Amino acid sequence: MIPLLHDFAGETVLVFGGGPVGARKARRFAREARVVVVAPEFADADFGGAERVREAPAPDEVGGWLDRTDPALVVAATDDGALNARVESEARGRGVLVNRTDEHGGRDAGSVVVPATVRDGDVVVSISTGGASPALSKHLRERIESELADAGAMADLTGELRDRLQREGVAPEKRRAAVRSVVENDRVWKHLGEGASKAAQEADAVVDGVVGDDP
Ligand SMILES: C[C@@]1(CC(=O)O)c2cc3[nH]c(cc4nc(cc5[nH]c(cc(n2)[C@H]1CCC(=O)O)[C@@](C)(CC(=O)O)[C@@H]5CCC(=O)O)C(CC(=O)O)=C4CCC(=O)O)c(CCC(=O)O)c3CC(=O)O
Ligand SMILES: NC(=O)C1=CN([C@@H]2O[C@H](COP(=O)(O)OP(=O)(O)OC[C@H]3O[C@@H](n4cnc5c(N)ncnc54)[C@H](O)[C@@H]3O)[C@@H](O)[C@H]2O)C=CC1
Repeated sequence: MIPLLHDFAGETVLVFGGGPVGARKARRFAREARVVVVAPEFADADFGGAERVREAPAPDEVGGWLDRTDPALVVAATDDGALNARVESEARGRGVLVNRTDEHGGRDAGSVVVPATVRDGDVVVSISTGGASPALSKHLRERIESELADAGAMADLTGELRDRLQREGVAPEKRRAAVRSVVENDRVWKHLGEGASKAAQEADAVVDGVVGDDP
């Protein structure tokens, strides 16, 4: 499996199952997508503002749910293996992405795995163990969380910097060297934690040292 980032803005994600797992997946996708969760009962959990529909579809009703909601991704998170299998086959028949939460191997085209994810602003790191050990993914996620502190602010700062250097017509080689010097600079990182403007000043000094007056 190869990790890719998928933009779910404007898309629908359909979740079957309202237990802790359905709730976790609903929260994950609700930050971008419209999420609909179908289940006969819902755990006392945060569903991220997802729409909840209290029903227990039989296997032959699953296709109708896909047709009515037209999802980009379906999550099979019930405790009924036969229902989850039907969710998978109906999704596959329609070319819709599917996440089976009750399996970890034997994947086919269109199968997606939800990785453990750390975010800081626009920076995102995701961890998967190829389905072998979700507990390890979670543990590693907790370990690297602190590593990402201020990475979002660094992405903002250097994003603006590379736009400015491009506008000013600085040669590509020098742009590359300047941006690399900023992301590797400990003083810039230190100031990011204290406020964006001091960090930007420090970054400007680093850039001047690399680019000089000569474009
Ligand atoms: C294949 C996958 C499919 C998918 O869901 O996409 C899958 C499948 C299964 N998980 C199971 C169990 C657990 N899952 C977790 C936790 C997480 N599981 C997540 C993803 C994935 N889980 C995908 C693979 C990811 C990878 O490649 O590593 C995370 C990372 C993302 C998320 O869900 O948000 C999230 C951590 C989020 C975070 O904290 O950052 C814990 C830990 C806990 O609960 O404390 C346990 C108990 C401990 C254990 O068993 O390891 C079982 C057995 C069920 C049973 O025995 O009945 C199956 C089914 C099977 O393995 O057959
Ligand atoms: N991928 C993952 O991260 C993990 C996956 N699992 C797997 O995910 C499954 C769900 O886990 P939990 O949420 O803890 O289980 P749970 O038993 O708490 O919840 C199951 C949910 O499915 C609903 N349901 C049952 N029949 C349904 C139907 N016909 N249509 C719609 N909803 C229906 C139930 O009402 C309930 O809301 C487990 O069976 C297990 O195999 C378990 C732990 C982690």
